[in-house]
Amino acid sequence: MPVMKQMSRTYRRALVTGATGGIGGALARALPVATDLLLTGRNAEALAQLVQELARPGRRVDVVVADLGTDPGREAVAVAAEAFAIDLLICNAGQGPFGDFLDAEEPALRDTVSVNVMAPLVLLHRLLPGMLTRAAAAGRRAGVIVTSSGVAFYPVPRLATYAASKAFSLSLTEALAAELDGAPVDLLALCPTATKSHFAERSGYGPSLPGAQDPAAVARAALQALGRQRTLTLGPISGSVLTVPALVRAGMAQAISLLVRRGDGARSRRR
Ligand SMILES: NC(=O)C1=CN([C@@H]2O[C@H](COP(=O)(O)OP(=O)(O)OC[C@H]3O[C@@H](n4cnc5c(N)ncnc54)[C@H](OP(=O)(O)O)[C@@H]3O)[C@@H](O)[C@H]2O)C=CC1
Ligand SMILES: N[C@@H](C=O)C(=O)O
Repeated sequence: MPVMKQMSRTYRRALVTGATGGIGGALARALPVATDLLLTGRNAEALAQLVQELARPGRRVDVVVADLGTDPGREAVAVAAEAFAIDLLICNAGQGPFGDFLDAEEPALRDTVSVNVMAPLVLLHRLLPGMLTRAAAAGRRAGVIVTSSGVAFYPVPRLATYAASKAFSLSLTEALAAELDGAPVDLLALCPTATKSHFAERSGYGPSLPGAQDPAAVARAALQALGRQRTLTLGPISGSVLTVPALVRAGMAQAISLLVRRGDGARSRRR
């Protein structure tokens, strides 16, 4: 795996959720050795293997075995990440059942929302304040990558709950990027389409997704895009088709943010 050379900046300590999966593992492997890692997932054995693979002299590689679908799991990861003093937050864990909505077991749908919606929401709300404070004090910039999906841009029958959850994470990340414009943080909504990982099998779709791309390429592109753009769409089709709506959405977020700030100013002058 070539070491990342084109990142727009280096980070000292990164939290990677979903590190035991295809894209999360690729992100952890693509980060420079200078970046300490806090890796999380439910699979303790896979986390231990990652520590073996990624530990280097002078590099901290810690793990948190936690279920991000539960409040205690999200709390454990947030507390560990704050103690680790992260400056790069990669909200990547995700899951979702493939199939007709009415045939799905309700707990599986609840898990999808808990992991894909509640976990990024809680981790961003809990960890960004400390990240911003530390970045400002150090004269550096923090970074956030939220792994959404190409399907965040359109509804997907038979992946209805999953795609809706990805629309949430895309919209939240785009809005936060505009809201935090001027703050010492860069945010990236990562929107790949089919990528080689365990996702297809776990979702019940099948052994793999048609035309699935290399997770290492997704990881390298994401780390290269962070700090240079706010949304990255990746994939044989989405790479071009979704680029335009992604730019339109980011522009709308920025324009709305400016209008709201101007409205705030007018309201405060009237008080
Ligand atoms: N593969 C694809 O085609 C695409 C994937 N994505 C997104 O990429 C991200 C990574 O998925 P990908 O690598 O493909 O899939 P994998 O199934 O390979 O990895 C999923 C990761 O999420 C973690 N995870 C799932 N549920 C939980 C949970 N309840 N608590 C803690 N961790 C959990 C898994 O950890 P563990 O098993 O250890 O619990 C694993 O590390 C996801 O957000 C997915 O939605 C987006 C577009 C395309
Ligand atoms: N995980 C994939 C399902 O199709 C995707 O998000 O594209």
